[in-house]
Amino acid sequence: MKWNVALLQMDIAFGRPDLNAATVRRLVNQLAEAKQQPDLVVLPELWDTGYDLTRLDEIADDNGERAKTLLREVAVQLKAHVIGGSVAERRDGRVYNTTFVFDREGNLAGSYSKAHLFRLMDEEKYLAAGEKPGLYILDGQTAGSVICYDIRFPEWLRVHALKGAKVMCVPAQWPHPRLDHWRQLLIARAIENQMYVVACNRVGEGGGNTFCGHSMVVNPWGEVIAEGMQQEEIVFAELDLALVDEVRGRIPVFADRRTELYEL
Ligand SMILES: NC(=O)CCC(=O)C(=O)O
Repeated sequence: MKWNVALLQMDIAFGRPDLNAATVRRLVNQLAEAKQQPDLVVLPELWDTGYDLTRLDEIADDNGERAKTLLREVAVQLKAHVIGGSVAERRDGRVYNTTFVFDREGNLAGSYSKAHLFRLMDEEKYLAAGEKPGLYILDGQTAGSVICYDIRFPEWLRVHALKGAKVMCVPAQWPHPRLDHWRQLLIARAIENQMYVVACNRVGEGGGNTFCGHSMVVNPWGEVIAEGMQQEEIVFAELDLALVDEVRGRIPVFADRRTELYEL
């Protein structure tokens, strides 16, 4: 199975869901006219509010309904699976940093709330952490997703790989001066789990940060097969899911794990 992926590397207006929804619609319309139709579309982290966490009372999305409406429309318009970046989802009196995933028919395929909250951007003060992995069956294949800071926790991505993920999507708002960390962590997660890593970062400025862009697609051999610059753009790549099995067959990392040594 081959998937064309498209990463919407966009700027995000601080605390302006209306403007950000318009940006998503504009990029999706651009994508609808592109030569290569995508099978999988990925948005960045907190694409509707940015990190305007002090105004979440006002702007958080109740049960993610605002985002779900837009993301379902995108899936149906493009006939593509949508890994909907993430939004500030108000649920049961708390606010989570949540990814909603829609399949190409517009059905909700699952959701994931960021498990590791990033203190350098005050997430732990305003957000609640998720507790479950993000795993979705799309076209009969298992894809996973985590969010931004989660990539610093190799155990967490390993859990997703062990549960069958062949493609790991990473919506992010990753700022300078840590571009090297971003690139190297994504490549390492792809090599060690022998899976595709499809990471969509934002560009622009907000909350005192300048965001790196450099959305990337890394194949299961650790090769960067697509990478954005630091500007608004749609980053395209083709995934060949058979390569995951081929690489796992070539170096049998999963069969060679010594789990009895890893207990603390
Ligand atoms: N939005 C985030 O989780 C940022 C994570 C980050 O910048 C890092 O260095 O980790």
